[in-house]
Amino acid sequence: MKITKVDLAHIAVKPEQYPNTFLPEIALAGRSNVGKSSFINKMINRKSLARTSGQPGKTQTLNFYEINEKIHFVDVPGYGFAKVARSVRDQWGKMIEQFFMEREQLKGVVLLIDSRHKPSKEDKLMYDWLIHFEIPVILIATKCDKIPKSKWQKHLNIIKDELGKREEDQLILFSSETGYGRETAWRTIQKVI
Ligand SMILES: Nc1nc2c(ncn2[C@@H]2O[C@H](COP(=O)(O)OP(=O)(O)OP(=O)(O)O)[C@@H](O)[C@H]2O)c(=O)[nH]1
Ligand SMILES: [Mg+2]
Repeated sequence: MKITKVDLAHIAVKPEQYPNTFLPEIALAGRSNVGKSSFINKMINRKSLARTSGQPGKTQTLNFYEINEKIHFVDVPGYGFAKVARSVRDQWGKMIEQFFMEREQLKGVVLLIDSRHKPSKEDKLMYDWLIHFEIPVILIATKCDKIPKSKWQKHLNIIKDELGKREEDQLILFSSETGYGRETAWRTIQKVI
């Protein structure tokens, strides 16, 4: 995928602030710190347009990135980060749920799982929730640069088994460091939109 133009086009916390366009949208989901913002940066070939951080809880709003005037990537806050006050987490949860459930332009969700670890309870809940609401899901196993290649298949199998992955859902190994998986991820996203 050749990237010719990207913009942080909109920031929203409620529906009135969603962009008023018909561009297809792909949202990110996953634990705090799993690499959602880094995934966007790698996909659009920009080092740091989406703000990233070693500290969980960096992304706090719905951030719409417009790519080639064709598609929006929507970055969202992560879940599972205990240091954010409960009330704030609840607000983020509501904001994301509302967007995922009500947004017509939303064509699919990229659910990121850390390739080094077993999916958490929350990862499983998120996966099941997306299936329940019939939202197409693409699974990305992030940070694969941190495990030796000889163990990749084993880690993928663990993720598959733990999630109870459906045959039709893609599971793609990815690294925002090396760009591994980028083309496969783009191909899969283009199929979904
Ligand atoms: N080695 C390696 N590090 C990564 C990769 N992806 C992300 N990171 C690092 O992981 C940390 C978190 O990345 P972010 O992209 O900010 O994570 P996030 O999911 O957006 O986090 P929140 O916004 O807090 O929900 C940063 O220090 C990144 O540099 C990867 O593929 N490989
Ligand atoms: Mg982020």
